[in-house]
Amino acid sequence: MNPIPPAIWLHAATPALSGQAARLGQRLARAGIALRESDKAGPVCRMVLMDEANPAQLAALAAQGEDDCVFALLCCAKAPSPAASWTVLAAGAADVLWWPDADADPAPLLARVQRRLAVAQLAGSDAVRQTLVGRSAIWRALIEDVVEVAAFSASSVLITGETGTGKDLIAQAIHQLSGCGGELTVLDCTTLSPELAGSELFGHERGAYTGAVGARDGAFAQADQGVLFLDEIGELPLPLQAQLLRVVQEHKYKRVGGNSWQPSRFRLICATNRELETEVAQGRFRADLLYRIAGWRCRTPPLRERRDDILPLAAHFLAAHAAPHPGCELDPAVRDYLLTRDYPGNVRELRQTVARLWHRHCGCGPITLGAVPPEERAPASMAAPWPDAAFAGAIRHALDQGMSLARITQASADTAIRIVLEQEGGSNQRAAQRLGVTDRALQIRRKARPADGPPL
Ligand SMILES: Nc1ncnc2c1ncn2[C@@H]1O[C@H](COP(=O)(O)OP(=O)(O)OP(=O)(O)O)[C@@H](O)[C@H]1O
Repeated sequence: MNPIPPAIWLHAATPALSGQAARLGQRLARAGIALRESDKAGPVCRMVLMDEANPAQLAALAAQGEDDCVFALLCCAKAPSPAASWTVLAAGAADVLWWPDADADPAPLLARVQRRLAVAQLAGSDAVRQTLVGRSAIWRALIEDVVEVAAFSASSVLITGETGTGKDLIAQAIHQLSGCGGELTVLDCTTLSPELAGSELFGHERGAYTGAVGARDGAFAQADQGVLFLDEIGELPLPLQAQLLRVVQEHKYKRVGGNSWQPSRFRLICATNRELETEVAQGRFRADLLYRIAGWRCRTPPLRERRDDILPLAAHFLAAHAAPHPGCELDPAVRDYLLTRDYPGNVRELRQTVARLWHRHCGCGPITLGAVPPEERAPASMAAPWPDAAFAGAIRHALDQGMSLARITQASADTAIRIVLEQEGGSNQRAAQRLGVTDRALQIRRKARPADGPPL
């Protein structure tokens, strides 16, 4: 990796803090770190000096934008309370540091900046962007997390998510980014039969059972010095789960029919589309195994939570088909069709949809609506019209009550926000994605509610 160029942008949340910001700038310069003169070019770490978590200073923090990493430096004599730190974090800070003295040693700050910029550089590299396609905020946040855990830790990783959301791709990326030099060994737990599972996992000695004419390595031996990916771990029968406990924790195992412990230095990645907590509660998955495999967890979002990625993904899949005909495009009506249809099979379904369009398309020029197979045309065209009679009735009722247009507009937006937040389990990020606004815009809107209004 290339050395990370200094890329720090300092901002004082209030004019009273500009002196402190200048002193910190000088301190950073003495440590060999030049500040960015412009905050526009390339990834940058923003540092916002604040002295209070009040709405004006939180807004100054939020205004730094959402594409870069923002550190909040709380320049106050007394350490901020945990509640204040959480509030600042919720306003969009990547971290909150107490910074009582502008002349303090900037080493802790610089370590964080170096890490964030290294992560941003890797996440923005061609290798990552061309494999893990997506530009939505929720996808970019996931990729940054994946890069950080893959390249800067040796933790086991549990990837959960619906079918076709990219769990397999993420596992491959973690292997590549981990730089371990060893192989990626993939074992699909749905294919393990109870009779042969021991041998598949641990290998066997010669003569261990009828038919074992020679000794054989299993997955844990093959994954030594590399990465072991246990796909569909939620399908593993309980007796096999028990057999994994020791090897996952102590990194040593016995071959079937063998007596000696064999070491294996592997990094473990597991994936499942099951909710493992529910499986544990229902007695189908061992809690002790769950805690061992979930050193770090990530969730690949379904395509409906990242609709901004539909067209970039479609272009990516089309480019793979249309390589001999570069520049092949989708007609606007086809783009609209792709944007409005449902994808229960997620990205895999989108990929197959694009393949079908490509196969039905002929000649030069853009792919047009005729390429949509007849049996797939209904969903977009049959979408219920909106606004409908029920909506008009609700508006009529509000007008009858003497509500102003401003009040009706605000109530409609607040209702939409409340419903989406409820559906998304309170996740601001996912709600913002569905509403088509930025995370920060939604946070600010939620905070700006009058004290006497219902909470959002
Ligand atoms: N972000 C992405 N960029 C490019 N291709 C993607 C992306 N996400 C998924 N895909 C493609 O979608 C298909 C399904 O992805 P993948 O096999 O990784 O999903 P999965 O979550 O492991 O599915 P399952 O649970 O069914 O095994 C693959 O062809 C993969 O290349």
